[in-house]
Amino acid sequence: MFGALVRVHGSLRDLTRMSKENTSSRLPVMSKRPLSSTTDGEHQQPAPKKIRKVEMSLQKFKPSTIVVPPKRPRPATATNKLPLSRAATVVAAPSRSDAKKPSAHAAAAKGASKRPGWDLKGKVTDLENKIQNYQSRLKSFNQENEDLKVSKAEMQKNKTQAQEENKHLKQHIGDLEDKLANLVSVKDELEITTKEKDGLQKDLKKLTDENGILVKLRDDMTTEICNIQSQLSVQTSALAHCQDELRMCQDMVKSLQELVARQQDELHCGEMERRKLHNTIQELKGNIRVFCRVRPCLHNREATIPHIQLPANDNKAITLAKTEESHVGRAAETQKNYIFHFDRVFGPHSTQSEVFEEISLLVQSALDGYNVCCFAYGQTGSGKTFTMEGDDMEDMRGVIPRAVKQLFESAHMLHEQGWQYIFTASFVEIYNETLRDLLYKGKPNKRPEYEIKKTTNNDFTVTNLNFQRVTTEEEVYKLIILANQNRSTARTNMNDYSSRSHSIFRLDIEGENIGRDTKCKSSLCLVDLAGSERIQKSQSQGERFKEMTAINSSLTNLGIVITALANKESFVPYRNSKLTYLLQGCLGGNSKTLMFVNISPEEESFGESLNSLRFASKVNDCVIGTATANKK
Ligand SMILES: Nc1ncnc2c1ncn2[C@@H]1O[C@H](COP(=O)(O)OP(=O)(O)OP(=O)(O)O)[C@@H](O)[C@H]1O
Repeated sequence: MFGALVRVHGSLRDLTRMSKENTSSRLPVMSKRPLSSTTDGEHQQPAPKKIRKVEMSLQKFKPSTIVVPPKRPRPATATNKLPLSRAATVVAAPSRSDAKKPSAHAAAAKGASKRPGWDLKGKVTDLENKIQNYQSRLKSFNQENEDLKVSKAEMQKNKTQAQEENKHLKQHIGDLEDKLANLVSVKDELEITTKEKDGLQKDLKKLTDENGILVKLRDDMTTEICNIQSQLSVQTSALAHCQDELRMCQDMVKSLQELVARQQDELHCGEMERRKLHNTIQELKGNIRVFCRVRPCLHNREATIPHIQLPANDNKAITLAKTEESHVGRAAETQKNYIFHFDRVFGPHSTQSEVFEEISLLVQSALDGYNVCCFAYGQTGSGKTFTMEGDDMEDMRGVIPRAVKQLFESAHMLHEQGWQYIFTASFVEIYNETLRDLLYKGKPNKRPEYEIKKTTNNDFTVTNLNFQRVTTEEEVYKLIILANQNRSTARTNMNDYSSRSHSIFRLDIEGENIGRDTKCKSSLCLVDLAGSERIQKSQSQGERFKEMTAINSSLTNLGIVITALANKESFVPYRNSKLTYLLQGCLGGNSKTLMFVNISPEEESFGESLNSLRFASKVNDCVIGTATANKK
């Protein structure tokens, strides 16, 4: 439509130009003044409503920061710009609805139609007016279009700003949501913290209460500490005094220690000297000595023993006196005396302690490092076991318990001088030329075989034997009891509890003085020989006869060995019997030997007693090698 108008406008301009050229004088002069608003009043009426709508719709999206365009239309410029309201009116003009409405052109046309046909000039004027009107409207449209463009640009700008702001707002909202979430979590934490706080407050209360108690306790303690400190200061001064005294005592102890050390040296020298002298005395007494002991009459202790005479002033002689009938008559009865001399003779009233007193010097030698052997020889029932072991009663104790007691006591005393001793006991018997362990505790049928073996240091030992470490006398007594239970005894005509075997108690002694770097090693053998007996007298039969034969055989061999030693024979038949083989070291070697010859007081034992005394006398004449101490 606008194109048609332009075309019309073009044709009208041509027509005007033509009419100007031709009829300019007749045409009325057209005012160039723009149309007043009233001319288009009816077309412009709806426009403000639309503008308001647009403004309202714009305002809906209008950000707070956007500058609101002026509502009132701006005054038209020299270039004939229309206000926005007018522009809206112009924009609304081309709409279909508006087209149906009666327009200004139609009115002009109506006016023109009213002109008479000849009024061409008027018609041209009308047309020119129309054209001008259209032009002004076109200008107005253009202006309005421009304004709209500016407005659109502003709106676009506003929109962009709004979008930007929206974006910022969204971002802000996001931030706020994040903050809100944080706040929610903080709130949760706060709740937890609150609960914890409540718990802590309870704890705090509890602790506060406890603290109150502790504070009270502390106050009490502080008071006590004050008391103790005051006591301490007193004690400190006392301590200082004591320390002074202690220093003095230490000095004294030091000097005493030096004195003790000197005295210990002297004591050690004295001890070694004593051992040397003791040994010299023992050697002078003879390395094999014989003591004779006469048993009292068992059933009548007060009974006299006419055939055994013990000189009152000589405790080393014994006389066996026998009255023999003369072949020529009763008056010619003669008395035959058999006089024997030994190292010591003990009468029937001698006590166990008197007997031991003489042996104790030998026992001391064992502790000094010399081998010592003591054996009891005599007919059955003469008191050998009594002499060696004795009874349970204290004053009836024999050589073995007394020797052990002395050894332990002496070892204890020597401990103060730096000596340490180890005692090992063994108990063996020779029964029917068979070795048996008297300390065996196993089943009888499980007894091992025992054999005599020579050791590297020319000593003799028995294989498979029990060796018991002993430290007290009681331990040794228990071993003696065990040995007695195991020992072969039998009731014989001569003795209710006759020992049917030789028993050998051996105590190995090892001493060491670490400070002096001195060692000694020795053994103490205490032998209770089986009793010799005459076959006819004992009337032994069967097993007893066999035992007696073995006993007599081994004792005979003992006699042979002692005779060979006495005669200084080159060959000594030690191996003839287990007894001599086992006692080889004691009889002919490096040992101090003591033999008890026990005599029965009964007259009917005269022959046996004589034999025993003869045997003992032979031993007494025997000179065995000089014993040397086993020292390192
Ligand atoms: N000196 C003594 N004083 C008192 N009683 C003694 C004395 N000597 C021995 N007896 C007693 O004489 C008895 C026989 O002594 P014992 O058993 O010691 O002899 P034995 O020589 O060992 O005999 P066997 O060789 O047969 O074993 C025992 O009852 C013992 O108590």
